[in-house]
Amino acid sequence: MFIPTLERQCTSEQREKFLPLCYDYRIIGTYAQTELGHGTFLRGLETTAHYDPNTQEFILNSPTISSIKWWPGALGKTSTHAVVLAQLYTLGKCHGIHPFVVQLRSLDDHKPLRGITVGDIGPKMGFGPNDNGYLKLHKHRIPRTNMLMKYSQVSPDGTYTKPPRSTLTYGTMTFVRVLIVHGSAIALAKASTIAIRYSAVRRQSELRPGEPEPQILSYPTQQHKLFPLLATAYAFHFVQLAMMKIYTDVNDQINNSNFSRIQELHALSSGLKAFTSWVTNAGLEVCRMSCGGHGYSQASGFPRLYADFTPSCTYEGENTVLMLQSARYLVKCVRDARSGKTLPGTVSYLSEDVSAVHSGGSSGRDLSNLDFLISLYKQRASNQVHFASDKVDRGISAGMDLVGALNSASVHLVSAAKAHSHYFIAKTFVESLKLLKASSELQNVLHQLASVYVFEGIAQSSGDFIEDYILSGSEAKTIRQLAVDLLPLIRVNAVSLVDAFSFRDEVLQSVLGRYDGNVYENLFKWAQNSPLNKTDVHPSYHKYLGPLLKRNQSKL
Ligand SMILES: CC(C)(COP(=O)(O)OP(=O)(O)OC[C@H]1O[C@@H](n2cnc3c(N)ncnc32)[C@H](O)[C@@H]1OP(=O)(O)O)[C@@H](O)C(=O)NCCC(=O)NCCSC(=O)CCCC(=O)O
Ligand SMILES: Cc1cc2nc3c(=O)[nH]c(=O)nc-3n(C[C@H](O)[C@H](O)[C@H](O)COP(=O)(O)OP(=O)(O)OC[C@H]3O[C@@H](n4cnc5c(N)ncnc54)[C@H](O)[C@@H]3O)c2cc1C
Repeated sequence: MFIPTLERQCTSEQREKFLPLCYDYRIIGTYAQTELGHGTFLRGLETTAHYDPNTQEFILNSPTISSIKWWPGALGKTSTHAVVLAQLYTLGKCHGIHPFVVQLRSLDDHKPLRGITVGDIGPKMGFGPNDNGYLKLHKHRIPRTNMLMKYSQVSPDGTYTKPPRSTLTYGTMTFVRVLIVHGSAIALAKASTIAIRYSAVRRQSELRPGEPEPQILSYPTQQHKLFPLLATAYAFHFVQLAMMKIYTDVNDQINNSNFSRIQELHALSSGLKAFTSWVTNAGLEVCRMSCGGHGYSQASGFPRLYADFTPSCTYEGENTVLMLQSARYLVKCVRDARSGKTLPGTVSYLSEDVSAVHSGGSSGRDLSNLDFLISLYKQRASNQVHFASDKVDRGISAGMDLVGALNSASVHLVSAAKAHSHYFIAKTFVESLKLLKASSELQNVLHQLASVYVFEGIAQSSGDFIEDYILSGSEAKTIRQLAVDLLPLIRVNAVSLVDAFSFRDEVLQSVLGRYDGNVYENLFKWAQNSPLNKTDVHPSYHKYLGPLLKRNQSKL
C-alpha cells in the first residue's frame, strides 16, 4: 500500500524523489492509518500533523494512547518509512486526514529515529511472517515537502489549498479492495484445488458389502459441498477482471479530473470486496472440513490458507461497514432515479420497473435459462434496495435525520448491498462466458459451472426470492433440484477444472492437494519430519513423564 499511495498521491517532484528509492528497495514502507482506537472511523483518527511555518516542517504527534498507530503491515521491524495518515493543522485550523511520508528508521543502522517508538504488536491468528506493528510519534518533525500534495497543498507560509474531493485521500483503499476481490478468487481456487484433488484420491466407506470403497468425490453430498464453491472460484475470477477494468477506467477519469464515477466505484468495490471475502472465508472452512481429519493437519495447507485469508473480511474496510457504504450509495441512486436522473451502468437497473408478476404454481417459465434467472437476481436486488430505501424514507418521515434513518435501517441496507453485489457477480459470470472464445466442449463445461453457481445462489437465498413473489415455492424447489442434477455432470471434469488453475505444488503448499496425488506416502514423510520426531524419546520424558511413571509403578 506504501507504493500505490505514493504513485497516486505524490506531486511529480515527490514521485521523482520517493519512487526510485522504493523500486530499488533502498527504502521499504508501510501504510500507517489505523490506530489503537480507530480503524473504521477515519475522521476520528487522532494522530496530528501541525505545520510550523518558521521551520517549514510538520510536527507529527501521537497525543493519546488510542492514537498510537496499530496494525500496519511490516511496521514493527521491517519498514524504514511509512505513509502516516494524520489530522492536518495549519494556521490554527484543522483540515482533516492527510498523508505524510515519515522516515522511521536510520538507513545506516536501522535504529528508530528520535521521536519514533516502533515495534511489533505481537503474535496473531495468522500472518505469522508479517510484523504488523505499532508507531508512537513524539513531536517528530518532517519537511513540509513530505506531505503528499497531489490533491491538496500547504504552501511555505502555511496556506492550505483543499483537494477537488476530500475522498481522493482514500484512493489507495479502493485500489486494495479491488485487489482483495482477486485475492478471494485465488484463495477459493486454491481451497477447491486441495479439496477436489484429495476427494479424488481419498476412498472411504463400503456402500455395499464387498464393493470397493468409493472415492469420496463420488458422494453427492461431497459434490454438493465442493462444486458450487468451484463454480464460485470461477465466478470470482471473471468478476475480478470486470472490477479491475472498471477501476482502471474510473481511475483514468480521476487522473483527468473527472470525478463523476468515484462514488459508483467506491460502492461497487466496497460491496464486492465484502461479498467475495465473506463467501470465500466460509468456503475455505467447507473445503477444509470436506477433507476430514487430514484437513485439520497443517500438512493440508488449510490452516495457513484460512488464517492468512480471514483478516481480509476485516482489513481494508470491515465488511459490514463496507456493505453499508455500498448501500448508502444505492439509496442515493433510488432517490436520483425517482427524481428522473439517469443512473450509471452498474446501478441503472434501479430505475427499471422490475416488479414481478407472480406466476403461482407451475409457471411454465424456463427455470434452467440463465438469462431468465439473472433477471430474477436483478429483481431481487432491486426489491431489496427499494425496500431498504423505503425504510430510510419512513424513518425520515417519522422525524429521524438521515444518519439516524440510515442507522435504523442498517440491517436491511446490508441485505440490499449483498443482493446488489450478488446480482453483479452472477450477471458478470454469465456475460463473461458469452464473450469467451472457447471450444463448444469448453463452453459446455463452463456453462455447467455458471448454471450451478446461479442455481445454488438462488437455492441458498430462496427466502429472498419467495418472500417477494419472484419465485413460487415450487419453482424454488425445482431450481434447487436443478443444482443437484448438475453435480454428476461436473464430477466428470472436476479435477481438470482445478488443474486448470495451474497452482504449482510449491505454491499450493498442501500434501493433500499434490498434483501427483501421492498423499499417504507424503503425509507419512511430512509427519516424520515433524520437530517432535527428532528423537524417539522426547527430552521431556526424562523431566516429567519418566519420573511420574516410575513413581506410580513403585506403587503397583
Ligand atoms: C467507513 C468510511 C468510508 C466512513 O467514512 P466517513 O467519512 O466517516 O463517513 P461517510 O460519511 O460514510 O463518508 C463520507 C463520504 O465519503 C465517501 N467515501 C468514503 N470512502 C470513500 C472512498 N474510498 N472512495 C470514494 N468515496 C468514499 C462516502 O461515500 C461519503 O460520500 P457521500 O457523502 O455519501 O457522497 C471510512 O471511515 C473508511 O473507509 N473506513 C475504512 C478504513 C479502511 O479501509 N482501513 C484500511 C486500512 S489499510 C489496511 O487495512 C491494509 C490491509 C491490507 C494489507 O495488509 O495490505
Ligand atoms: C491482518 C491485518 C492487517 C492490517 N494491515 C493494516 C495496514 O497495513 N494498515 C492499516 O492502516 N491498517 C491495517 N489493518 C487494520 C484494519 O484496516 C482495521 O482493523 C479495519 O479497518 C477495521 O477497523 P477496526 O479494527 O477499528 O474495527 P471496528 O471498526 O472497531 O469493527 C468492530 C465492529 O464494529 C462494527 N462497526 C464499526 N463501525 C460501524 C458502523 N459505522 N456501523 C455498523 N457497525 C460498525 C464493525 O462492523 C465490526 O463488527 C490491518 C488489520 C489486520 C487484521
